[in-house]
Amino acid sequence: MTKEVIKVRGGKKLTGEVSISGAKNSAVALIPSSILASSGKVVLEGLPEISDVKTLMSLLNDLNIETKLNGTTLEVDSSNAENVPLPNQKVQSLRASYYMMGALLARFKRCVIGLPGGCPLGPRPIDQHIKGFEALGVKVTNEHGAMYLEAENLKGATIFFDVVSVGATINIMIAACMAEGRTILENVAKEPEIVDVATLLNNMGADIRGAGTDTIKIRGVKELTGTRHNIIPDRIEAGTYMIAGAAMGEEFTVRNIIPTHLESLTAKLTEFGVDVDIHDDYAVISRPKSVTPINVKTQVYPGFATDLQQPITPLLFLGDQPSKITETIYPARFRHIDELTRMNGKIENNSGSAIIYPSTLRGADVAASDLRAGASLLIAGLMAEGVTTVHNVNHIDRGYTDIVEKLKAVGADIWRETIED
Ligand SMILES: CC(=O)N[C@H]1[C@@H](OP(=O)(O)OP(=O)(O)OC[C@H]2O[C@@H](n3ccc(=O)[nH]c3=O)[C@H](O)[C@@H]2O)O[C@H](CO)[C@@H](O)[C@@H]1O
Ligand SMILES: C=C(OP(=O)(O)O)C(=O)O
Repeated sequence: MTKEVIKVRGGKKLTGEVSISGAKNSAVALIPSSILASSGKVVLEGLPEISDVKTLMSLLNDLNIETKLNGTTLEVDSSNAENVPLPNQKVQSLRASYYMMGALLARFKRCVIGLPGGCPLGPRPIDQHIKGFEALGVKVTNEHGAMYLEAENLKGATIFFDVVSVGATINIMIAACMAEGRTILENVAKEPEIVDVATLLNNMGADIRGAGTDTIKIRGVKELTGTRHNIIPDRIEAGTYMIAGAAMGEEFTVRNIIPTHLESLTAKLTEFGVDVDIHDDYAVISRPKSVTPINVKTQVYPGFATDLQQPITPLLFLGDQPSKITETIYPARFRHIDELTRMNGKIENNSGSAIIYPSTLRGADVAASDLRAGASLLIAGLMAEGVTTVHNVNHIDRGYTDIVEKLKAVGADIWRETIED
């Protein structure tokens, strides 16, 4: 058996420009949303080239939905969609398969689907999704691992979420588009991807107001149709490259960003001593001459994104004082720490927080436990003396378009290799 690894020889400066692709966490909700168009094509432009997009296309094909991908543009024709139970293996290979529930409920008022997978970050319940569906009149049962969701009719309701959840907000917003009457969602998440999905759905004919605030109001409509939509840039991919630039950059430019989506990261990088020059849709970053230790605490948007917590960890080895990370969204999201320790990183893991001590990283064989752990190890590899070999690259390919090619183009010594397993 063979497998692919990514190898990186550290110590090279990053210079030149990298361009950010479309947002993974938008794409994975926009694609299921296209199921709601009973006529006309939904054309999604600027999609990231990642395996999560391919898996969702394949799930759509299982529902007799036609998909045509041309570069980064996807055409979806859902006019002949058929509601069949979805195969478990595909559903479990990503988190966002949970959006098939909201989309199929809106279109067919029923669906049969397994529980979603995604990055192992500790417990990732979907109780708030189920609470929302039940409030809309859906009967939810779990039989031998398959979720059965069915309703006579979806009826608008007022739902106050117990937890601020990106997935539950989007899922119930999708389902409520075609519910009878008015739905009010309170205590919702405000991430930019939620606004992007609401924009697509509104352009398809939905009536959604308030996305991006903590209350969303939806008036149900009878029908949604095709439209064209240009996806927002990926703020987590952008943040990953900005952190790589903070570690190893010299006038390193990150293009195609929306700077307001990155304010909490920019503020932390600046506080750490990094030279970040923000322009309309790009940022120029150089490695700091001296650093001040920082405290990073993950929070819901617009706070510091949990998805950037793992990537920023290796940066904090720079300097001569320890920094601290507190993870409030997924307190167990620290599986990158053991691997960074293999690279000579000194970190104390105190359930829910980590102290990162000044360290000189050295190349080692390490394994990505999840997507952003993979990004974290690649950044560590860029900083380290010698060669780092990152295993389990399938996690990285779920969420980063051409990461090896993009880094190589800005000066990194990085390559993929097929090795014996
Ligand atoms: C595909 C996608 O968009 N994934 C993102 C999404 O994941 P995901 O949608 O799974 O994350 P949520 O925002 O739902 O989770 C936030 C918190 O709420 C909890 N929770 C969530 C739902 C629920 O029904 N019950 C519950 O208790 C979770 O365990 C977690 O502690 O938002 C996360 C938080 O920004 C990001 O890390 C992921 O990259
Ligand atoms: C946790 C993530 O993804 P997912 O929710 O798709 O597992 C992520 O993008 O960092």
